[in-house]
Parts: sequence; C-alpha cells; structure tokens
Amino acid sequence: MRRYGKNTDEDDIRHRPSRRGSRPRTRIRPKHEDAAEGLVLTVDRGRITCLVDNRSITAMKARELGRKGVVVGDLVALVGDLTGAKDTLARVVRVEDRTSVLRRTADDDDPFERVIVANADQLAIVTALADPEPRPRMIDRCLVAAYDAGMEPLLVLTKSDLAPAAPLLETYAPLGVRTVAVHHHEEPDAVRELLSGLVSVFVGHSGVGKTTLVNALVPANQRATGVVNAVTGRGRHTTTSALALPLPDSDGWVIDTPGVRSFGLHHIDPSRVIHAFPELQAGTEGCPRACSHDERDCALDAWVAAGHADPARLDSLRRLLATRERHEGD
Ligand SMILES: Nc1nc2c(ncn2[C@@H]2O[C@H](COP(=O)(O)OP(=O)(O)OP(=O)(O)O)[C@@H](O)[C@H]2O)c(=O)[nH]1
Ligand SMILES: [Zn+2]
Repeated sequence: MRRYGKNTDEDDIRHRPSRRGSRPRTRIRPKHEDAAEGLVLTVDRGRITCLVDNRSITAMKARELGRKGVVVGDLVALVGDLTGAKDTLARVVRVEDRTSVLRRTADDDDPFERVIVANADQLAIVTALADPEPRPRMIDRCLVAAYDAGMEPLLVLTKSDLAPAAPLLETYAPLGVRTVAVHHHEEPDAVRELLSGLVSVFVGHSGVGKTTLVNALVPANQRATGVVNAVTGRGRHTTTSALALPLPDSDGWVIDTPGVRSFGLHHIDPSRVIHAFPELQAGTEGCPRACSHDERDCALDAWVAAGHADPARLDSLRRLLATRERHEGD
C-alpha cells in the first residue's frame, strides 16, 4: 500500500477514515459506517478513478454529494462494488476535509476558477532555462498560487544543459524558494529527493520538458502496469484532468496537470501571500486597513528602512502581489 500524505498509514486508512476521529461517530457519520477510504487518482468526465487498498477502482459520485466536487488528491469514502473488476462501479459517498486546494484559472473553455487538486503538499513549477526562455511573471503567478493554496513551491529548472541557472536563482533567492536544476541526460535524483514523502503537483508551459521529467521520475512501464490505466503526456493535453502517479521507491506522489496553463488569482487575499514573508507580516500591523502594500501609507517601507527586513524581500512581495492583475499572455 502506498502511503498518501505525511501522516497516514494503512491502519489509519482502513479504520479511521475521518480525520475528525475524536467526535462521536454517530453524529458525524450517520450513514456508510463501513465505507472504504480511497485516494482519487484522476477524474475524467465524471468517472472517478480511486486507489483503495492498492486496487484501482472506478466510481461515480453518489447523488447525496450534490454539487460538491471530487478532484484528484481527494480522500473519499466509497461504497458499492469495491473489487475493481472490469465494468464494476463504486460510489463516492463522502469527501474528507482538504488540507490544501489548488485552483486553475478561468479561461475561454471554462469561465469558472475551479479546484483542480486537493491535499497536495508542494507545487513543482517546471521552467526551462532556455528553449523556451523562462517567463518570470509566470513563475511569480505560480508562486502566488502555491502560497494561496497552502502549498510549498519548488522551482524545477529544466534543460540545464542549454543555459546556466544562476540568473534565475538570483531572482528567486530573496524568496527562499527551493530550487533544483536538471537536464534529460542525467538521472533526476536531486528532484526525486525533494519529492520524497510528499504529494507534488507539477505545472509548466508546453515545451519546458515536463513530460520528459515526469517520465524519468515515474517510468512508463510502471504507469502502464501500475495503479492507473490512463496515460499522461501527448494526447491528453486537450483535457485538464490531473493525474496522480506514485513515485517508485518512495511514498511520494507526482500529480501531473496536462493543459493547466495558469492559475486563477482573482480570489487571492494578500494576507495569505504575506504569510510566506513572516518578517514582513509583523510590519503590516502599522498599515492602513485593507492596505494593498503598494501605496503611500503602507507601513512596510518604514519597516524595511528601520532594518527589520531585507528590502529585496519587500520588492519580491510587491512583485508577487502585482501578479494578481492579469496581463496579456498570462
Ligand atoms: N536540451 C534539452 N532538451 C530537452 C530537455 N528536456 C526535454 N527536452 C526537449 O524539449 C522538448 C519538449 O519536451 P517535453 O518533455 O515534451 O515538454 P513538455 O513540457 O511536456 O511539453 P508538452 O509536451 O508540449 O506539454 C522535447 O523536444 C524534448 O526532447 C533537456 O533537459 N535538455
Ligand atoms: Zn501595507
């Protein structure tokens, strides 16, 4: 049984499906006492693929869930046929509380910002060092999305055989973002290490080498014979359904997000971003109400001038907050 998240083990999954285990069971779960716990691996047009006791099971949402969505990474309770045999169907009767939610942006195909992944720990932002050129604004938007989602960002710089990583590393040093550089002629061991034991969502623009990297991390034969029958990479780019893939020899997961180009940042509250800057957060106490932190009365300038924080950190914070405005090409 592959573990999911940091604190679950097999017994937890089997006997204690709810994290609110200390409350009286009858009050919080009047029905479906014997439901099995599953991890959602992918959702494709209403068909939910779940991992239950190392079996891949197809399920549909039970009517009682109403409009509540089920997304990749959700921990769910399942009833019905749980054998995973061909043409069988289980029912998802409950979605457990989420520890994090990542939203994709509204776009031409879909006017709503939607949750695409739940319960992930880390957002791996895949950017090529060259071919295509890095797009710092796009990286910044991903960082904001990660902070807002309650996920740790990880900057994965690909194609390090083509260009040096130093200039980008310099830009992101004040943010303290973990960074790793790779290219396709070497084993991605350094990346693997940073993924171990965590659920990591991989995002990146077309052509940056995300598929090459994910294939190196999760060998294709494992995917073909493993827990998921769906295939990532080319051909799936017309859909936006994310897919969870188990990392071999580690209890981590890679969640690939084909077709996700950017994140919806309209809903974001600046205070959630500032959370990632604890030494500046204290300085906002002197700010006017609902300060944008980019206005004349903002207390952060004086805070930095008094030596409480690095000016480069304030610049980075302001740059990140500014990414909430959409630009052409985001
Ligand atoms: N020089 C170099 N080229 C690479 C590297 N990784 C991938 N590529 C090439 O970059 C191109 C894009 O790689 P993919 O893995 O398909 O990129 P992707 O991000 O999945 O792009 P889409 O499939 O369009 O979403 C391919 O021609 C790869 O061979 C690398 O480390 N160095
Ligand atoms: Zn302010």
